Amino acid sequence: MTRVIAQGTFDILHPGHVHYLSDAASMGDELHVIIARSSNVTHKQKPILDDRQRRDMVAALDVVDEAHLGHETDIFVPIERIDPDVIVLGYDQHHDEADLEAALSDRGIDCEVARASPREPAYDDELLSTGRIIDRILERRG
Ligand SMILES: Cc1cc2nc3c(=O)[nH]c(=O)nc-3n(C[C@H](O)[C@H](O)[C@H](O)COP(=O)(O)O)c2cc1C
Ligand SMILES: Nc1ncnc2c1ncn2[C@@H]1O[C@H](COP(=O)(O)OP(=O)(O)OP(=O)(O)O)[C@@H](O)[C@H]1O
Repeated sequence: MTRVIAQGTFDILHPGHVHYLSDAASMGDELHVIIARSSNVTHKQKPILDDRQRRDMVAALDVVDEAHLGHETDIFVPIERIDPDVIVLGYDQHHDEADLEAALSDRGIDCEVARASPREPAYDDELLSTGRIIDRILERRG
């Protein structure tokens, strides 16, 4: 049984998220997803949707076995609890694979780090970014 972790904000789901999670799921038998706490989203604007709502929507996807709210202060706590074989980073996530592997190994966690592929639009105007969906809402309804 191979356990895989994916993680992210997942604010307003779109096909890019489904692609990432399907790609991660294909790397093992059981997919666990860690949902970033709003308090820890500091590299971009805060999510629109509450932590629990983002977790519940991700948990409802077929490819996901379990969705977990992230820890408030220590990202390694959920990882230690889930005990994964692979952590899959999103194609554009700023985390460095080697740095993460070193930090995991310092904490005594033995697991690989892999990178998911991007999804390209399947048709004109398919929106594959939460930021772009929000821009569209503001443009059309703002
Ligand atoms: C392996 C890993 C575990 C993480 N665990 C948590 C966590 O427990 N709590 C949390 O708030 N953020 C956690 N994060 C951080 C968020 O997921 C991070 O902000 C993420 O890079 C957001 O990416 P996005 O902009 O692609 O959504 C974790 C990140 C990584 C790489
Ligand atoms: N088009 C896409 N193809 C593959 N993966 C994607 C795509 N869009 C988002 N993801 C992945 O989904 C995860 C969560 O992404 P996130 O919640 O930051 O959504 P986003 O649409 O990229 O947000 P924003 O537009 O605010 O940057 C990340 O790992 C990201 O790499």
